[in-house]
Amino acid sequence: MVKKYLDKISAAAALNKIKNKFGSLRTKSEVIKTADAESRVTAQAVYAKRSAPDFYASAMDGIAVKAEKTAGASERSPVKLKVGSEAQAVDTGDPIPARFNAVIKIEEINKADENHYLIEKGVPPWNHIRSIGESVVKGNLLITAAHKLSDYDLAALLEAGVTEVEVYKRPVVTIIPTGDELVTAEQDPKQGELVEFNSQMIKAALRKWGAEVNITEILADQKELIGRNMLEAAETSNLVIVLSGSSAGRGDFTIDILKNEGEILFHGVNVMPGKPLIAAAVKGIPVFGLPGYPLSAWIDNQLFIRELIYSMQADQAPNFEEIEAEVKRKIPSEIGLEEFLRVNLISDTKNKFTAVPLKRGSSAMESMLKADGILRITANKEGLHPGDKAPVMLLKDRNKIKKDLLLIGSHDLSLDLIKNEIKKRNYKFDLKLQTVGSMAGLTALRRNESDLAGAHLLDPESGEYNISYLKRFFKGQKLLLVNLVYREQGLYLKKGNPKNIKSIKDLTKSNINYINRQRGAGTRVLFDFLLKENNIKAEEISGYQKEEYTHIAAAAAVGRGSADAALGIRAAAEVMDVDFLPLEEEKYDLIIKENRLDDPRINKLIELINQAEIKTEIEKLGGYNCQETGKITKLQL
Ligand SMILES: Nc1nc2c(c(=O)[nH]1)N[C@H]1C(S)=C(S)[C@@H](COP(=O)(O)OP(=O)(O)OC[C@H]3O[C@@H](n4cnc5c(N)ncnc54)[C@H](O)[C@@H]3O)O[C@H]1N2
Ligand code: MOO
Repeated sequence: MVKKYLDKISAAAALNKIKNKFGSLRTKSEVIKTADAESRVTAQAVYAKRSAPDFYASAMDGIAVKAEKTAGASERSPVKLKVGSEAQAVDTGDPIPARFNAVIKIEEINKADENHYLIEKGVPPWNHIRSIGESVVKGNLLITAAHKLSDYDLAALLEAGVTEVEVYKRPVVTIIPTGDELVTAEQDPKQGELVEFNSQMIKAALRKWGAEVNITEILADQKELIGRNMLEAAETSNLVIVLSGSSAGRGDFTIDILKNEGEILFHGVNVMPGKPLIAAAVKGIPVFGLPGYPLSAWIDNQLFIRELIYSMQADQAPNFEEIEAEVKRKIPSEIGLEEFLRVNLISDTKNKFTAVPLKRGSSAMESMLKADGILRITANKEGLHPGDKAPVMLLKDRNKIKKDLLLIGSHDLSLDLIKNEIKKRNYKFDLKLQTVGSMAGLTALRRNESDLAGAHLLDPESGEYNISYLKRFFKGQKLLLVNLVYREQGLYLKKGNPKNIKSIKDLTKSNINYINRQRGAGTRVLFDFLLKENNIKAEEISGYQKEEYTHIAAAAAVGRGSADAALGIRAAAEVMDVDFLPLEEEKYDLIIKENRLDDPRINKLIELINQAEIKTEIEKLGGYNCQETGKITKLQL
């Protein structure tokens, strides 16, 4: 019989179990200075201890008078008031002497002489006088219990004489990172070691939600050691998180420990990433076992721990900001699993959002950095089809997302440089990059998933770049082709070229391992062209089937010795410090639909790449020629 991996329950059921068990837990209260209480939650109602102001105060700079004395005053027959007995200079906030009951602004009075003011307009009683308790009134309920204190709450409390408040303590959370393979970020990971960073990610989130967080040392995968630390943490914390080892592998002890020491609420949820979550109660304290993969841990923390951190402080977690977005391609998903996919978003002129999926995988951090949101595919769906809509949890401001430009296409280092310049210059938009290869870029542009594409596709027949592909992809349409760069393509070789590779032909030698680029990448197309030109068959190249997705990754593979050669641009060879054997100069273009020419962001981008300063910076990367950078060709296909 096949061993069942996990006994998973739905996200909603999991959240219910957590709420039922721990929803009424509160931290103890403490009395702290009001001045330090911003964003803390009150444990008791707060009443004003004094009124403010507690005297009649002038609301303006001017003179205090008795209103009745000014009755009937006009320009023609001004009233004359004697300084001292009938009028007295006051500034804003000054107490009003008891004999007066109104203030006249300084700009509304004249002086008749040293001892007299001239009043040309009568004022009613209490004119420009702040009454007693105008701001806060002694004895009034200012703030209820279970209220999160804002900046102006603090101001009102201090004004009302409340210098200390009773608030819920911040929940203390202890995070226990575990794993034999883990080292701290400051250490240099050796072969087989990985950097431990989940604890810091989870800590940062918990602190934002109001918790105080301790992280223990990284513990080895030893049952007794982890068990002891977990029990100790349960004594001193309001919540404990054991990092990784939540699954059911050989070194995964969390479940056994929690079974022995407490009560398991569930092990496994129908969400991906995040399946192997454990929730348990140890001595009445919630203990979670989070999965090791960072994005799994991130999702579980957001979905299942966040609300608890808020409720422990008698507070409510704010709603996630969600929008609905359309997808324009098929996205497979396993039925019975609620899937969370990182996506970029673009919005059209009608403000409708399109979601474009980024790389999947629970440990792909860079795709998280690029994401605008997390698309949710509910458990009852076997994926999405073009035209389907799905909810997207936003990671950025909705209005910001609407302004950004999304480029999908081939990777080039000059794009990173341009993206960075746009940010540094504080333009009103960001340039978002999805580097998936030239062909995938054209497909995305055709589906209206992007604002522009980037491609360097050689037509082996004509020797021309991009045009013949565009004719195929965009027949009958009008496009703009904007040259980005010409760049050198060549072979990445180990430093010193120990295998003495001098040409494409040398790649067929039996001791040479090549690493290719993914299907649809312009560099792959160029490689196939070079093979054909040299009468070499793909089967003759050992490693032809192995793929990397970017120039940098290909150069890195050669650098660390997992391949002897790879084709790519010179700039990446310089970044990864490998040798470079130049073979070709190729053209990299940006492709934009013609109707976007009046889009100010597109214009700004073209204007930017036309600047001499930018061209110089690009050429400094090595292997670039910017002679035609920014040149626009209009195409009717
Ligand atoms: N036979 C099966 N194996 C696995 C399945 C499955 O369905 N069948 N599911 C996979 C899924 S999904 C997940 S998620 C992981 C969760 O496993 P663990 O919680 O036991 O985590 P580890 O195996 O210890 O680590 C996974 C991975 O993450 C790295 N890691 C761990 N802790 C940290 C940390 N604190 N900071 C950064 N990175 C961390 C760790 O080094 C591993 O590379 O199980 C799959 N297995
Ligand atoms: O559940 Mo795992 O968390 O899919 O990556």
